[in-house]
Amino acid sequence: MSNMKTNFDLNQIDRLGGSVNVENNQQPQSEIRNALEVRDLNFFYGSFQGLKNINLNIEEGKVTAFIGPSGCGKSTLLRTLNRMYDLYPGQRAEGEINFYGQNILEQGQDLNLLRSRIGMVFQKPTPFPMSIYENIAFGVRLYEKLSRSEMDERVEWALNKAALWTEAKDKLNQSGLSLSGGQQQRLCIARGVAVKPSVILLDEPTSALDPISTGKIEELINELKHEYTIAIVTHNMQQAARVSDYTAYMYLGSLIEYGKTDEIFIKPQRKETEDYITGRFG
Ligand SMILES: Nc1ncnc2c1ncn2[C@@H]1O[C@H](COP(=O)(O)OP(=O)(O)OP(=O)(O)O)[C@@H](O)[C@H]1O
Repeated sequence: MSNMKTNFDLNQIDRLGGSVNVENNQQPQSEIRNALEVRDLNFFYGSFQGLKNINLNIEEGKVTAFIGPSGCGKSTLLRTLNRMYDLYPGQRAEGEINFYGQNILEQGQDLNLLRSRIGMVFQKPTPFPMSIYENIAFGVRLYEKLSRSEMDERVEWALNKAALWTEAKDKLNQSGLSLSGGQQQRLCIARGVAVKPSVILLDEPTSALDPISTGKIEELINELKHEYTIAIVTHNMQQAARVSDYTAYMYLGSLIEYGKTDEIFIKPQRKETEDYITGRFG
């Protein structure tokens, strides 16, 4: 334990193409690069084991979907990826989650900084009870000192990234809560993007939304993946097939099958996956 490397500089890990300090990375630069590498991950809610020996890589600049029946551990896995679980007593993870080669499960991390590098958007839109502008500026101020005009630019940039600028530009001072559910979710995505993370975790981001808002968020995911690495939990298999490059099928806390989305949906290797995909199970 005492020789473990701690307090690595998360600030050094930028967006796509900006990874540094990858001395452990065995892959040649021209090949696939992983933003996250999960190794022998076990997770416990008290004495209940929610994740069992998970191993998977999350490729940089791609969308990875976690699917599986209710209670299989999809959200638990997502919440380990930026240590969101640390907010709750009695929950613990064992193993390694390497973020560009740095194990984020080690002691001594700056968890606020980690969560700014690996942002998260929840199932229910959760705007802060403040203006649309402040919803975005608030998080940015925690990490950067920007002038008013720079902040104005950042807010516009983030709202543009989340495809919300046109709808929000004339009411930046209105409460974020005055937006529709779909707009609120895009505001939450804008808020996440505004601090320029490397990875965005989406936990069933459209389950509370109507089909039109869902379509907009799916388009947005397709846009954002050019600049960010995305992991998404979804109940909706069609959605996983539409938006993701890789799919992980989970069951009872285990990763049953993981691969390219086309292969998982067209030619799964495991019978359990096939049964789930074809609706014979779950
Ligand atoms: N706070 C908690 N305390 C104890 N057990 C929990 C807690 N949260 C989740 N679990 C258990 O961990 C397992 C995995 O839950 P998780 O929420 O990750 O599943 P999921 O696949 O995301 O499910 P769903 O699709 O229903 O959201 C379940 O058995 C669940 O009951």
